[in-house]
Amino acid sequence: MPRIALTGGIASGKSTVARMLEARGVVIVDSDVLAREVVEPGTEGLDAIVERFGSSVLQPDGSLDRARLGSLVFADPAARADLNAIVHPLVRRRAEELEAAAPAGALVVQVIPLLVEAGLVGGFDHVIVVDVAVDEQLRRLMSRNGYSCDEAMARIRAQATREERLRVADTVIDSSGSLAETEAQVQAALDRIVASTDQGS
Ligand SMILES: CC(C)(COP(=O)(O)OP(=O)(O)OC[C@H]1O[C@@H](n2cnc3c(N)ncnc32)[C@H](O)[C@@H]1O)[C@@H](O)C(=O)NCCC(=O)NCCS
Ligand SMILES: Nc1ncnc2c1ncn2[C@@H]1O[C@H](COP(=O)(O)OP(=O)(O)OP(=O)(O)O)[C@@H](O)[C@H]1O
Repeated sequence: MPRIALTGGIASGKSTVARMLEARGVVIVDSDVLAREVVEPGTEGLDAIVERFGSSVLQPDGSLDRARLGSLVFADPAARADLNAIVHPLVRRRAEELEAAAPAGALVVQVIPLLVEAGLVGGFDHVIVVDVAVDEQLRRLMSRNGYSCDEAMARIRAQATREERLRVADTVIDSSGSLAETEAQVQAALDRIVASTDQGS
């Protein structure tokens, strides 16, 4: 089976596309979900974060205060690099375990928001990029997450550019239209990938 990664900028529609793929029988391994699991209370991940950032990044119940840590790391590249160095190896390890545990013959897609930034492109046979213009990312972040324009831009700037992602894409899904239009592109992409897999086997 080809190793497939799905990436895209923040609020580009990665989770939406992943859900559409899942509904068509694809096994999804989502790094954003794993990045939450590896910092749950009692994990080595959360211990390392508290050691680096202090207990002010915890909520009263001992879980991670994501909004507080987010406002710290998206305002400070060095802090973000430290957080990435703690979380990314834990996420990669878990993602590889889950991919290896998928049923034989299943098509697995790994959702990796920071595929380009982390230099992981070479590990995959096929890269799907969910693409949207920066002004639409901004609109979604401000309306969906309630971020100010500055907060939204800080998150967009913490990532690779749209062009850098498009450069590594084997398949591009344009998520600027309706959900039905995105769904049609997802079906077409899956058909193409399955057809090329069948030819290769
Ligand atoms: C900073 C944190 C606590 C903020 O949590 P929050 O709930 O607000 O955001 P969430 O985790 O849902 O991420 C939403 C999106 O933000 C972007 N993002 C998250 N972390 C980063 C990062 N370190 N650099 C650039 N973009 C990032 C991604 O597009 C991601 O899809 C959290 O994002 C985090 O732990 N980040 C470090 C781990 C990471 O890199 N995760 C993303 C890929 S595995
Ligand atoms: N055509 C479309 N395709 C995908 N998402 C769309 C589309 N139109 C609007 N959206 C909206 O864009 C928003 C972002 O989608 P989603 O949460 O899937 O993005 P994401 O890339 O997973 O976000 P994050 O980077 O924050 O994890 C959602 O509110 C979604 O409904």
